[in-house]
Amino acid sequence: MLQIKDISFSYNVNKVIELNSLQVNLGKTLAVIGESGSGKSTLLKLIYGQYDLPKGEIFWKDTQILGPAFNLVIGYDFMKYVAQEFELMPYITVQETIGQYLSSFYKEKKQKRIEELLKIVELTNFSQTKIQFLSGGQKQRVALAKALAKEPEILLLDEPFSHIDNFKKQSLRRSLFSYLKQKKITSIVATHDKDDVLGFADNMLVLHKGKQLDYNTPQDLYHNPKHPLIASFFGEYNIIDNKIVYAHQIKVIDKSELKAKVKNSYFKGHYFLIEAELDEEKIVFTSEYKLDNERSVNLKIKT
Ligand SMILES: Nc1ncnc2c1ncn2[C@@H]1O[C@H](COP(=O)(O)OP(=O)(O)OP(=O)(O)O)[C@@H](O)[C@H]1O
Repeated sequence: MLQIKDISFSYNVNKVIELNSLQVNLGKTLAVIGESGSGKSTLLKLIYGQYDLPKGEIFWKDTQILGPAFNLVIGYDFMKYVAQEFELMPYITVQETIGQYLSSFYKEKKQKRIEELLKIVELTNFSQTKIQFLSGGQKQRVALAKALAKEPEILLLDEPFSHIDNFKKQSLRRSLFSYLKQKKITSIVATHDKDDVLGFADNMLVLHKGKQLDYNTPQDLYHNPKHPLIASFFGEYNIIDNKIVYAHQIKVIDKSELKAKVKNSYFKGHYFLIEAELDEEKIVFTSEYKLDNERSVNLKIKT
């Protein structure tokens, strides 16, 4: 398992990461969420061994992860890291890139492995294309396949689908995470996107200014968000009587004491997001139908 014990780290004067303890068991997926600048990437880099830790320890199984002061080459064979800015050589093909670190001794085995990886990232038709001719999203998929090539024990992913269009994202997510589960590869995913978490992550670490704001399963954090930051990750929400209420937890009914005036309706696909005024405060809720502006509605909160 991955174990983080009492670490703290800063680039200059300000502390960027301060975590007491964190554990990720074998084969599990941990999602790290938090606002921009909360320290998600820095945490991944510390786990990778990119920086020396002034305080605390990180272990993968029995191996202590050490930084550049102790290692001439950053990183360990059992761990791969796909950064936000992935660097690929432009003049070689997708196939050559993915196979870069695979042994050429057993040619057939190598080819089979490359084909398997191309299938996972849905790039089979691009195997002979040079990297320079790929889109940003396609390059990101090549970087993922390259990181998986030698089957790491632990995979660190920083916004792994950020360059990939929605059309591809859904199926790619499913095929990547089911591959990781099947191979029992432990993964840590830094993300802004709830769809990277729901249905895939076993646990979630919420970072705020480098510290743990919460840690739990996605289900628990979704149903009991203790902080607006957590609710905002999952969707539109209101604070009513000091409680967090998601937009979908408010419904229009025939009669109630809770009366609001509709200000705007936004088409969201299978529902409308309605902006309204309740006691001179703005609230948001969902409705199956578009509601006319200035219409008065009776609301019920279903928590
Ligand atoms: N190389 C660096 N030198 C100095 N400060 C840095 C460096 N990298 C990051 N920081 C600072 O550390 C803090 C955490 O940055 P980090 O990139 O870890 O956040 P993040 O949560 O991953 O953000 P994002 O979601 O925008 O990627 C930020 O205040 C950032 O400005």
